Parts: sequence; C-alpha cells; structure tokens
Amino acid sequence: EPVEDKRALLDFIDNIYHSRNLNWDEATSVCSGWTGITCNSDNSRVIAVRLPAIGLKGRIPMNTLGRLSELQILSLRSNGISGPFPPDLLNLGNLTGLFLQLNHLEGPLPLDFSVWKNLTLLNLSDNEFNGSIPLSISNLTHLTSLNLANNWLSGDIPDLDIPSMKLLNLSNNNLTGVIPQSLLRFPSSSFSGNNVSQENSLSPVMSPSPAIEPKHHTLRFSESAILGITVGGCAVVFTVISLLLIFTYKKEGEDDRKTTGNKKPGKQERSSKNMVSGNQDANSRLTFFEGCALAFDLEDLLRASAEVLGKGTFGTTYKAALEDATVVAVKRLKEVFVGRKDFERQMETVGNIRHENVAPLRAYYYSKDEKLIVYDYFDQGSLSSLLHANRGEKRVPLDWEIRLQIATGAARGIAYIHSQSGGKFVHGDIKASNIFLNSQQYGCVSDLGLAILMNPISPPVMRVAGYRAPEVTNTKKVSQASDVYSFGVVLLELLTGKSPVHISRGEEVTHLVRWVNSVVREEWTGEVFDAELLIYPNIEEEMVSLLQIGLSCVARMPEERPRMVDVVSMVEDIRNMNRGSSPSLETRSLGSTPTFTPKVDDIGSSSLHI
Ligand SMILES: Nc1ncnc2c1ncn2[C@@H]1O[C@H](COP(=O)(O)OP(=O)(O)OP(=O)(O)O)[C@@H](O)[C@H]1O
Repeated sequence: EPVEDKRALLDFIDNIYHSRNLNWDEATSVCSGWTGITCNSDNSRVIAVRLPAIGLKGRIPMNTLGRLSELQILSLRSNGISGPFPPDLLNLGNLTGLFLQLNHLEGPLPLDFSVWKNLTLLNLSDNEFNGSIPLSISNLTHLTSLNLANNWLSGDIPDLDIPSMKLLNLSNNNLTGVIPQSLLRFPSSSFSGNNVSQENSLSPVMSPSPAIEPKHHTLRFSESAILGITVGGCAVVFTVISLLLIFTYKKEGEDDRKTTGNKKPGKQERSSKNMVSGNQDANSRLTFFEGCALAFDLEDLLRASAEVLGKGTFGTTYKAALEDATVVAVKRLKEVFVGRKDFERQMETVGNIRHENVAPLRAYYYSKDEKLIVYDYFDQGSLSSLLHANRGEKRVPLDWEIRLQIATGAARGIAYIHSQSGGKFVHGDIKASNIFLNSQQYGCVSDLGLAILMNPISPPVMRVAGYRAPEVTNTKKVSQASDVYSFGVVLLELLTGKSPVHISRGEEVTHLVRWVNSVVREEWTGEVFDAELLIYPNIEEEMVSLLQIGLSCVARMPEERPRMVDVVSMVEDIRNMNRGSSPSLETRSLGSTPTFTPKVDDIGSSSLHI
C-alpha cells in the first residue's frame, strides 16, 4: 500500500470540487479498485491517475498530485479545471502521458518542458492557454503526439524537430509566421485555423505526410458509410465509435453556432462536446457504475480507435481502444423498444449485479439517437469463437478442462442472475457468443437483461433461433426456464463442437438439440462428442454426465427443466463424483442424474453407450 501516494490523492480530492462521487475510501487500499487509479505491479506506488469528466472544478490544489513522484500517466481531461498551468505537475518527472485537454486552463504554457523528459503523449488542447509555444518542447525526444489545438497561442511556431513525433495538432490558435521545415511532413490540418504560411520554406508544396492523421479527422465519414462497413462485417480498425455520436454532437454544435457569434469554431465545438460529455447534462452522458475503475468519457470514446467485433441481434459491438490504452467493448443498441426511464431502470439493475461469472456492465449512454453500453473487453474472445473459429490447421483445441470450467462458471453466473430482482431476473439471451472467459478461465456471462429492452417482434435469425426455447415466440416471453433451455444448448455445443443450427450432409440444416436427441436414442452416444475431445483420456464419464445435464435442460416443456441452481450443483458434481467412487458407465442411464430426473418421454430411456 503506497501510503504517501494515498495521502497525496486524498489531499487532492478533498481540496477540489468534483461533482461525481469517487470510491476513494481511506479505509480501502488505493490499489484495489479506487476509481481511475493504477498502481505498479507490487502495489508500492501509484503510476496512473485517470479522472476524465468527473466534474472537477477550480484549480488543482498545490502540493498534492505533485507528490506522486512515480506517476506515469495523468489524465484530467474534460473537467472544469481553471487557473494557470498547475505548477504542481512540474514535479512529475516520470510522466509519459499528460492529458489536460477540455478544461479552462489559461495563461502561458510552462517555459521548461524538459522536466518531463519521458513524455510521449501530451494533450493540452481545448483550453485557454495563451502566449507562445515554448521551444523547450523540442527537448522531449520521446514525444509521439502533441496536441495544442483550440487555445489562444500566438507567435511563431518553433522548430519542434522531434523525429519520434507522429501526430501534431496546433490548429485553431493565433499562430503566425512560417511553418518550420521540420514540421512540413504533417498535414495542413495540423496548422489550420491559424495565420501561418509555408512561404519561404524550401518546399513550396506540402510533402506527403508519413504521419498519422489525428483520429478525430475521421469524423467526416458519413453514418451511412460506416453502417455499410459494419454490415459488410469488416474487421479492419476504424475510428468509428466517434461516428456513433456525431449526430448528437453535430446537432448541438450547430445550435451553438447559431446562437453565438464567436469566430473560433473550434471552441464552440468544444463547448458542445463538453455539454455532452460533462456531468451537467444529465440527459446525455455516460453513466458509470459504482466501483468501476475505468475513467473516460464520451470525448474519449469519440477519439477511440474502434474495431467492429460483430453485429448481433441487438446491435453492433466494437472494440474501442482509448488514447490511454484502456480497451473496452462498446455495444451500440438498435431498436430499443422501451423509453428512457425503463432503459435506465434496467441498466441500473444490470449494472449493480456483481459476480465473478457475470461480465460487469461498466457504463451506459442514452440519448434519443444513440444507446450505448460499455463492457470490459475479453481478449480471448467468446466461447463461440473459441469453439468454432479456426477449425482448420491453425486451430488450437479447446481442452476438456477449460470446457468444464466454462460450463461451471457460466452456470454459476446464470444462477446468480436468476437470484436477482427477488429471484425474478432473466438473462434472455444465453448463447455461446455471450459467454467469455474470466481471469480464472471460468465461464462468464454477458449481455444480460437486454432482450426485454428490444423490439419484441424482431424475428430471430437462424443463429439465435437455435438457442431459443420452443415456447419463446417473441422476446417478451423469455423466462428463467427459457434461459435454462438456452444454457442446455450451450452445453450441447460445448460437447459436440457443433453450432446450434448447423449444416450437415451438404445443404441439410440440422438443429443441434434434435440431432443429439436422435443420436442418443439410437444408442450412438459416442458419436455426438467433438472429435477434438476424444484425444483426452478418461473423460468419457464426465462427458456423459454433462450430456445428461444438457439434455435435461433442453426438455421441451419448461416445467420439466431443472432450475439453474440445480444445474450448478449437477455440473459441480461431475468433478466431485469423479474424485469419489462413481457408478460404472454400463450401469448409468440418462435417468440417474443425482439431483434432477428428466422425463423419460423427452430424452428416451436408453442407456448411454460410448
Ligand atoms: N465484451 C466483449 N469482449 C470481447 N468480445 C465481445 C464482447 N462483447 C461482444 N463481443 C463479441 O462481439 C461480437 C458481436 O457481439 P454482439 O453481442 O453484438 O452479438 P452476438 O453476441 O453475436 O449476438 P446478440 O446481439 O444476439 O447477443 C460477438 O462475436 C461477441 O462474442
């Protein structure tokens, strides 16, 4: 526990106004989930403070943050910090990233930037800084990105000859004179909104730039173009999250411009963005859940690099990489059926569900045009991709141990979900693409509670239909029993390696539940298991046990399915049973499940023969 750093942080937060509550409790460890705080690997020092859009107002108190001498990243963007450049920050000699954009800082920039010799990312844009750009910035030999746009900086642009610099934005200031030769590799947009020229330079025409364009420039794509890309299922990296929000911004920005006569367009855009991302406008902001260590705002999402992960029933999901290296999954919901109140109520319920086998909902955003939800990003992919992707030569088999852990974890997660809201909560969309691996490599369920927000008459696509219980004819009819059915299909998928609806023998479409039932009836049980599993010794009995559980879950009549808590103990018993004495394979039948006996009519009375 870095006691000194903790004290410094408490001194900081106790002495500055902030409208969003933080979970910085003196009684808890600063390194164990304090919002926006990251410690080093042995928890001896705080190395990152990220507090964007928490409604900070006023000056940064003296002798507070400056005591965090090992700090590498400081992000206080999108707040209402005012006054001169905080002198305290000059003590942070180990900073690699400093993000103070979108505040109300004023006066000159610090004269000597050499104190931050390790700085790679510097963003002081969208403030009210004036005076000239200090030449000492050129001493920052590791700098890769410099953004001073939308300030009131004046005078000549100094010769910032920094070979590592890939991104430069000095636009919308009052800079004059000639662009130095060393900066001509950057696009003209880096200097727009100033009174600068390229005259007198050796090359009269801008040379093609090897530098990366600032990401927010991609805002000029049209929504329809992006939707086209999305529908095309393209997985190339785009800066598209920004586009999800552009209409909201555009509208407000336009209104702003109509009502003010300011000739600095950048600043007007800024204020409209602030209104959306700040905390004042309760109607359109990202709402975070208690205990969430993530700290970013819409502004950050706007700038994020985003990759389309896939398009599902409820919308499109993106992997968004924020400037500070935080990676999240953002789901853009389409056709939300309910109004704001119901949506928020459901989000609050879901957001407060915390269990190691339930993917935590981190934040949501609701406006008339956009509904977004933010989750942690799971970098191993979903159970669906683990099972079905790369079935060719490059395939890494999903071993039995992990499959059993996925089943156990997901079952526990669903059982926990069912215990919420007075034992009435329904997931509504259990399927392999909504199950991920948690840090212990157990299953973890995501996307809970979305089904009832969506249009109840949307027809299920075939992929989804395979998981849907027979009685669910529209999304309003989902129930805990239908979750159990869907989980049963997931178990069958885990065991067979086959999708719930798959093509077999050429064109013929096979429904997994029917296929497994018929193979079992024919007493060819051994045929159902994924060939990948057959290489593991001594797991037949466990596979058969899991198959029994799966088949009991997919019973046709809802009342004949086990409850999820029973499923959990049955799945857990598979391992317990194996450790103790267990009946031999020959003597076990489908009807011998310890805690639940499925009806013979549904699954047949035949013994399982391998
Ligand atoms: N938090 C996440 N981390 C990593 N990948 C994710 C995350 N959430 C979703 N995905 C993946 O993104 C893709 C699209 O997900 P999405 O939830 O939009 O659709 P789906 O799960 O296929 O269908 P549905 O919308 O019906 O649940 C899927 O492959 C899913 O596994």
